[in-house]
Amino acid sequence: DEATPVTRFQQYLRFKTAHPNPNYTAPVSFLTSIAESLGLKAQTFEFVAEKPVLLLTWTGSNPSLPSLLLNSHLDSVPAEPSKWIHPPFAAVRDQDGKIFARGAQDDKCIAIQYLEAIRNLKGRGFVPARTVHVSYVPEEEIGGEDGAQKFVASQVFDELRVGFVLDEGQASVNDEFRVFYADRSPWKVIIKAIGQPGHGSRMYDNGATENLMESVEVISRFRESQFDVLKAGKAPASEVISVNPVYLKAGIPSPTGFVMNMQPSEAEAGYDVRMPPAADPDLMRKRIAEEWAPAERNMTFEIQEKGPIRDLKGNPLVTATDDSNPWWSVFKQAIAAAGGKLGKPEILASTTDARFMRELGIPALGFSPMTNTPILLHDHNEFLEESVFLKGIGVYEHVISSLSSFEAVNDV
Ligand SMILES: CSCC[C@H](NC=O)C(=O)O
Ligand SMILES: [Zn+2]
Ligand SMILES: [Zn+2]
Repeated sequence: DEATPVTRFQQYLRFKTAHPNPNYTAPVSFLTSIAESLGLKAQTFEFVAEKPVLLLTWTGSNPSLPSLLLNSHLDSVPAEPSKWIHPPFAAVRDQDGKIFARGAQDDKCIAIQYLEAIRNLKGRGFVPARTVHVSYVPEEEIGGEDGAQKFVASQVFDELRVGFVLDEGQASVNDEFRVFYADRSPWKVIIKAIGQPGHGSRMYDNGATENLMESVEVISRFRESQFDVLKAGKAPASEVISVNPVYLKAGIPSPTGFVMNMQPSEAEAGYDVRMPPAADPDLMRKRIAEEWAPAERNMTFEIQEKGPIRDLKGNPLVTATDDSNPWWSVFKQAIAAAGGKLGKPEILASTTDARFMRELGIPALGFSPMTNTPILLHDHNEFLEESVFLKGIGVYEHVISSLSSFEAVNDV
């Protein structure tokens, strides 16, 4: 059987790239061999051992122009096979043309679409003016510290002189493509209580679990206040501060569960907090210290702020989506030329590697060309319809040819 864009997509989907043990070697060699067959230069870097970054290069006719970078990540979140209708790494194509796999939307589709678009452009004899780079990075799903963050900090990256980045976006449930100009910043917030231990029958103040529960209530009220803004339709989900409890830890373990007649001396809770670019981080830190984990209630806290929240000039990590950004105008026109409708630019509710490029002041948009598709990233039964996948290739042909050939931007 002859390989096609869809069979190459399926092959790529079959690599077991799920955390906590993603296989990076096999997909990197697979992509490298496709790249070489297309005449692209392929280089692999290990900024961290065994966490390769694959960089493909299509040299432009005027390589002095700032380059275009098309990024995607190699890794995937885990999947629970028993809860899927098809095995998550089999890439089964059903009778309707739906291709089921962990990573089908997030984000192995774009990884292959970039290459298929380049294949088609090359087939038509198109030559880009600026150099086009395609990067495949590890570790995005766990925060990118050993992936994009190291890549972007490297001399290799500096020498690419990247002018503009496209990275992953999210599926659209209607016929408008979605585009993202910022991400929310992820904070992991851990609050801990200590308190008087004692017999389970005694009523006293300041027990650890009691202290923690009071904070849990305070946090829930803040969560409600943010959720109410959404529910009232006053802001989209990605523009409020999200707060979600992700674990609770308390109690004294026993062989049959927990000791029931002892009040523990320690208790803790973990929260996933996402900060939109307009939120004030100092205010949030103060709220956590004074209201969520007050020392008077024997509470301590830990905030792990993951990744940058401001660029090198101190500005929020936001890419302009107006005429001040020539890349934006060209991108927008390319979508129209591809026959697509573009929705209002959005902030992404979650987090991608684009923030590391934005930190350097490089404009970066999140874009995955999937319309009329349910949002299934990180969900069971993640799939992408073959027709949507194929249409996306055509969209990228327009996007890559336009962004790589306009010459208005010539200094980085
Ligand atoms: C702590 S950074 C984690 C990055 C991750 N990215 C995709 O889901 C996310 O949770 O948004
Ligand atoms: Zn992703
Ligand atoms: Zn993801």
